[in-house]
Amino acid sequence: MNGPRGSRTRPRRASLVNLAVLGVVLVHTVLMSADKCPYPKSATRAGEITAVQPQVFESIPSPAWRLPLLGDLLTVDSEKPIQKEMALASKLGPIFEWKIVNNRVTVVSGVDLVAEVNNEALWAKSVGLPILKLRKVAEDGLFTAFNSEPNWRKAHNILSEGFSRSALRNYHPSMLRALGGLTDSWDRVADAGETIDASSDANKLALDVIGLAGFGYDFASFIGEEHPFVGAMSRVLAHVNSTSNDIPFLRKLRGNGADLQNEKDIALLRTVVDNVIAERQSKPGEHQDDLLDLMLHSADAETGEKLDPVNIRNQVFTFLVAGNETTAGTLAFALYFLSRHPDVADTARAEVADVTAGETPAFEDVARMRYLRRVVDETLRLWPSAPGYFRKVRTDTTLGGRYDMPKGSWVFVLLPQLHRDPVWGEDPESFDPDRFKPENVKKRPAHAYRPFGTGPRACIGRQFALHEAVLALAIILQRYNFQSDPEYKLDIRETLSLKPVGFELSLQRR
Ligand code: HEM
Repeated sequence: MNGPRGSRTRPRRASLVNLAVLGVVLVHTVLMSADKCPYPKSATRAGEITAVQPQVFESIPSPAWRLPLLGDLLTVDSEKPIQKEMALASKLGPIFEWKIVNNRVTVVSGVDLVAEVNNEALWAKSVGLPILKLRKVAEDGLFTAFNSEPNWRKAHNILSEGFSRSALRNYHPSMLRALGGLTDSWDRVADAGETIDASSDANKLALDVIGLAGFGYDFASFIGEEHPFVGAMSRVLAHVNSTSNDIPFLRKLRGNGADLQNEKDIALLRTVVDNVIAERQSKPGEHQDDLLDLMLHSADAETGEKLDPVNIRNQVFTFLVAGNETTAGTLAFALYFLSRHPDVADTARAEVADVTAGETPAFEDVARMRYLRRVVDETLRLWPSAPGYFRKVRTDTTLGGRYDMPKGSWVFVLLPQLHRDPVWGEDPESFDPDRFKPENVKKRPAHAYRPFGTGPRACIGRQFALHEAVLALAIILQRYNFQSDPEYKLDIRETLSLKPVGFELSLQRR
């Protein structure tokens, strides 16, 4: 009996083995070309801490079914890597490791470990692979710059002024103007009894806000066709995301159509950015208190130097992307939670009425809407639209008292999971803005909540984003009742940032 069964199965096994070997050889061949490695590596340049592969991680938990040579390759989800990592962290705990062929990715999400890697004396920002890929477009812009690049400090010094409270006050009218575009459009939708796509409209609004407030440029996203910048940017980010997480030889098999489209998209983005700068330069006598004026005319107090033209282009692109995607995702998630929690929406609406007495919110009103701000904070807890950041160790150390981290080792901080750490209580999935009442915040460790990153490389646009989000929600709550389809199940798209997809709202004017 054994004979015939054995003779039937042996050839099939042999061909499976051959296939596996072929796969391994292919993967190795493609991975050996350094810039095509699909898994985050920290970049290296002169003066930067040299990135190394951690030596021995035997004690760090890892996914089941690790294969020889390929490691955890089959566990990767290139479409939804963050949600996959959340599922793994739920199973494996506050630290786990992926091993993809020869590359290891250490994912950290427990509050104590995150507090350690946020310690600037020992750790620093790392330019992980997705950020490295974005450098193709943004080069040494603030977000993608290496810590050691002189242009980072120069631009940081010059542009910090653009995010002071007085600068924010100047942006308030531009934010209101952009919101006027949204309400004109939503009025028409409400009158027609139609629905809006929350993520798409949040993106339009955020682009108009950063365009007008930062650069005096009107993308007029709610009028006529979508500005081509939006589609191109979204595809470029999706390309960064997918090429950072998929498997190069499979990508090769799919052909280079996506790469060609990516090149076209990058060219379009550059043209738009150049137009934004050219439009301002065509009016030399005209000064505006915005980011572009700082970029064009201010000098760094430390060095006396101004930004060079190439760096200005990189910064404009950086701000159009960083100032758009993340805030838009946050707004769309907040609308989702408000539509699912009518009691929260009612409380927020009552606060807006109380603070504004039915008028358009003034600049000072925004800081007074404490409950609405807590709605935004809680939204950013559950679905931080920038879902993580990379950290690299400055010197040999031991993480959590257990795991060897030789100098240059790096980790990824997985924010949505940090924001579900046991310190958040028994039901971290529930949406509860009261978690952010001052007395509750005081009870939690500071590093339990980091939606804007950490240290000197944390988000420079934090106050801008929070002001914009609270103002937009206040105006929306003042003007509309809105509902989502009870059948809708939250579906989150990952393109470096997170946003809900297919999420529609019906509106009634109040
Ligand atoms: C809710 C909205 C936002 C979220 C969740 C967010 C989140 C973040 C995070 C986590 C980082 C750190 C990344 C790292 O360590 O690698 C960051 C950096 C940055 N963000 Fe934001 N951001 C938001 C809105 C904005 C806005 C509105 C702007 C500009 C107007 C902006 C500009 C930047 C820039 C330029 C950096 C790089 C800073 C540096 O390295 O010096 N962000 N952001």
